[in-house]
Amino acid sequence: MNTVPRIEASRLPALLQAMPKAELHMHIEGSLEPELIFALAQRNGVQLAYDSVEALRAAYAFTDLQSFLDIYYAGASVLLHEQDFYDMARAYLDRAVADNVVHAEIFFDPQTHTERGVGMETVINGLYRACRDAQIEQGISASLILSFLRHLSEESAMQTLEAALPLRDRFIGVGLDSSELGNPPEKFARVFARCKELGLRLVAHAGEEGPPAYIWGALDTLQVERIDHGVQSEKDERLMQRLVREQVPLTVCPLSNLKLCVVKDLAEHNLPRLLAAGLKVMINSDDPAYFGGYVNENYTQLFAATGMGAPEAYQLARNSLEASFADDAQKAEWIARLDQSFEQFAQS
Ligand SMILES: Nc1ncnc2[nH]cnc12
Ligand SMILES: [Zn+2]
Repeated sequence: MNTVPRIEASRLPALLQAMPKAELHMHIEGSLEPELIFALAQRNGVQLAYDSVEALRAAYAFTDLQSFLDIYYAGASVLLHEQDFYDMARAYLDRAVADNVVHAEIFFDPQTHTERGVGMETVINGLYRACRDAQIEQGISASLILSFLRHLSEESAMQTLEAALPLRDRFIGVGLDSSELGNPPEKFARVFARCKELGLRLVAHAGEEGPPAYIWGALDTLQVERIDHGVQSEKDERLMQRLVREQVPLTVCPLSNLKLCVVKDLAEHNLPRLLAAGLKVMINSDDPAYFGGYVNENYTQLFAATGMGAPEAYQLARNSLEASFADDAQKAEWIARLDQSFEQFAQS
């Protein structure tokens, strides 16, 4: 699209909702709503530390990444059977369809479950079946990315990879998440090298709370193709120039940054500046059940707070589709649909 049509500010929320988009950074365990946590706890006879949905929700007052992760791992303890993983992923995919997400690349954290004695095949098969059924029944495309927990050892990551390899055709790549500070990318150099040899797609969380050096490390040592978060890149001008030159996608998560106190106020979020500087950024929900909204809520709240308009909306949606690991023909089809949605909006 050469010129994005002018669209009145009052119609922006409807445009943000209607435009087709990809979501490339969300953790499926972070989509567990308190209601589903309680329903699964009851179904599986798991005792929770909170006695009601309201009490659990009230505990979602985070001061930093670690304060969130402690509650997030506790919430995931209700997942025991293949059907639990299936139900969780179908619930997310339903919400994604409602937000006009045409393609989702979904992180899952196998170590959170295998450490509790849940089988790798239980996790992957439940999630995979949900993705396949959602594709058939709702037309959404969805793929899985296995994410290593960086607070655990590289040996544990390597064992996790080996345990997942019999199901290699059910996930497209690997990522790196959990506590960032003190766990630099270099800790996982060997396991990422092995994943690259295996032809897996590579991404890593970097520069969420951690310094620009972690983004350099993810690019140079781990050889990742996308950076998850990356909002700290602004502290390093030379890194910014590289990210622009190489068009490295940054999967930014505004409400996550707000709730984990990475930014004080959405109005101060640096995504508009990163976008204007030519970085390939887009908007994602990270852990929507914990941070106050799914992907469209992230778009709507950030646009309301920063005054971005239709041209930025188009670029962000387009970046999300282009930065996905889908094939080029599929991406071209989605981008044509995106163009059409803007044209229809301008005419109506
Ligand atoms: N925002 C985040 N950062 C690191 N690890 C995570 N796991 C789930 N959400 C995460
Ligand atoms: Zn994340």
